[in-house]
Amino acid sequence: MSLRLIDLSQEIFQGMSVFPMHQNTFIMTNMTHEENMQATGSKSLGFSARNLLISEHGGTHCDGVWEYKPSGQTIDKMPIDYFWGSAICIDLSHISPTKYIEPKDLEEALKNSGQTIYQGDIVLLYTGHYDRYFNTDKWQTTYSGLSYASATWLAKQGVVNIGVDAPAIDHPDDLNFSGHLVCGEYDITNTENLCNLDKVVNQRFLFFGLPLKIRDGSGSPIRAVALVEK
Ligand SMILES: N[C@@H](CC(=O)c1ccccc1NC=O)C(=O)O
Repeated sequence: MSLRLIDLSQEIFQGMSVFPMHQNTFIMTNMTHEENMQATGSKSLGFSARNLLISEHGGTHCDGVWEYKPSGQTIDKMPIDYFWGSAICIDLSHISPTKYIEPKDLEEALKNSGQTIYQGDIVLLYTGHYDRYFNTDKWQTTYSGLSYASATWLAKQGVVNIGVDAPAIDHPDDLNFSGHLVCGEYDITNTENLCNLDKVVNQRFLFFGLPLKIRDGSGSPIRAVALVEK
């Protein structure tokens, strides 16, 4: 079997767009090659590395339930199987950012995909937001999101990780943060700031978006990929 990786991750760099109220990303040089050679006295080789100051929710990342529910599990304690496994991506790109994603939209998108949701699946929502608004002033403000009913619909199908190509699974107007609220009710995870979902839409594939093993972490940046048959 011939396999191919599709990168679903955004780049990490100083100046990257970050969800409101989270830490902005700063990247500092710890030591240059020259400084290190001077420090060790080596005439042949020195190492250079940088220091990252980044939010646990910077760029493409997954959330531990503890982030928004103090009794929930932190990212290091959540089942690792929630972060990789069999996944599908469904097409919701026709839904206006002024609207919520509703259960009927999920049902229709699932039917159109020709796929089925199984217990333990990861479901990625292709909203088209990354393609339309990444690198614009609408990126952090103008996207669709799950209603309480549609998030519950996914959780009830046994979905363990809801991914999206937008800054959040919630609608930006939704002060109940319904997507997260439901993830907290079912103790499941969510993955935000994905990209390239157009390349996997309507397919079943293996998804990997493993968090760093951050002790007591509220979440973690990930390298999200889809493993597909060529
Ligand atoms: N996407 C956000 C989480 C988020 O949007 C959120 C989660 C729970 C309760 C409120 C939230 N948003 C706050 O503006 C994050 O990655 O931290």
